Amino acid sequence: MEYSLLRAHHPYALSASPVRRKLALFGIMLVLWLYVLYSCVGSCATVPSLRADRRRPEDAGLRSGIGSRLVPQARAWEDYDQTGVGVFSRDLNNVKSDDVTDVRTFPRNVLKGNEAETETERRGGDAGGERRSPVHSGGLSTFSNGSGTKRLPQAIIVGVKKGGTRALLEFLRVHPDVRAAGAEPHFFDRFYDNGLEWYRDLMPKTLDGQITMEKTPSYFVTREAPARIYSMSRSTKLIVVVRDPVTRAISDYTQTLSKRPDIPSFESLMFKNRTTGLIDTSWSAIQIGIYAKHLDNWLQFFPMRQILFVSGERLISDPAGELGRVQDFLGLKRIITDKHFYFNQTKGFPCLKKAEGSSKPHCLGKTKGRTHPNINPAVVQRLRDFYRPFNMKFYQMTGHNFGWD
Ligand SMILES: Nc1ncnc2c1ncn2[C@@H]1O[C@H](COP(=O)(O)OS(=O)(=O)O)[C@@H](OP(=O)(O)O)[C@H]1O
Repeated sequence: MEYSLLRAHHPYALSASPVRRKLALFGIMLVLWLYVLYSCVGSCATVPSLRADRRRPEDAGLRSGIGSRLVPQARAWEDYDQTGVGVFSRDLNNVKSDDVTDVRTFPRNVLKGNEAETETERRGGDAGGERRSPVHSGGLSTFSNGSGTKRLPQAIIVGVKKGGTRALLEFLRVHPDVRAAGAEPHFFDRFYDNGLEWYRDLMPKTLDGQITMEKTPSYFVTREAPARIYSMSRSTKLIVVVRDPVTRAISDYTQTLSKRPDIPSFESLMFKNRTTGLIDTSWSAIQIGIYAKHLDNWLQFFPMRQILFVSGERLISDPAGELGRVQDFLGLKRIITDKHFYFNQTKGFPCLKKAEGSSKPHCLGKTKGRTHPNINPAVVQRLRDFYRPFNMKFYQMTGHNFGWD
């Protein structure tokens, strides 16, 4: 016992002791641990800049520093309806589009048989379920594994609901330099708090030179969307498929009717007061079609040259022509031409001779191109009269007459 104590206190004896070895090991581990901690802080510091501000997403990057100087503040839209109403939307449809708008909220078996025309669905991939943030899957901001890299979209189809947005995206993805998220991400209207890394993770992988795209038609009428997209990238290209607002409203109503057959008639929803003919602009089916008002919101952030308006009508009558314009706008080689389309008599719409990644002809599903209910012509005329001044304003703003009047 005495001997061992003596050994322990002798410096040379100590150097050879297991205690000393353990101390040395502990020291090395401490240094390593501090190093790892230091590196992590360095990496993590880059994450907030890639993610949206979760506290006040609508303010992210816009109210301070350079952001506040660069970003113009949104102006209020001048009175645009007969009543001054229109700020709040009586949203029978919940402004949802027909596509699988939020696959994350549906179990996969519910999607089966539905028109789950998403890339991931067709390929049997997993578009649903709780998405893990790439930060937690160890990726931080790098996503380059396998073939390509997940990137934030450089171009977004922001609207309009029932305009023909699915047709445009399906046609565009035939282009070898376009890759698109299948389902509607709804990031800039519903899931903004999830952050940009979450959004990026929804995107397909792209190779250098390929364009990443998505479509969510409700962005066009979401007040915060322009500022949020601007804060992601001020060079984002925006595409809006517009359609005669009267037909669009009826199409919107038809969609709701197909899901809830017990809703009141179009006429009774459209009028605030049937006798005076006052139109209820708080009904989302009506409000979405006041394009000039929504566009004004986008123009507070993006110049007109960064927004392309696609005619929903021409997308049906001359898909190759419209696709030519879109390819030019996106800086793509004109690869999609009239050779890619045929008119399907049964469907009554143009279809693809070969869908992307397939050798088979492809038409859009049965929720696209529904038969609309008959609406009293006098009611339709009243709606036409209502939209006319807004259409004129829209033609003036875009420098293009869409021929709806
Ligand atoms: N090629 C082709 N095939 C089928 N349908 C076509 C096509 N091109 C445009 N359309 C029109 O697209 C309308 C649906 O628009 P969206 O895809 O934007 O709807 S949604 O907002 O995503 O629900 C849909 O509206 P409805 O006819 O009222 O159903 C179609 O008229």
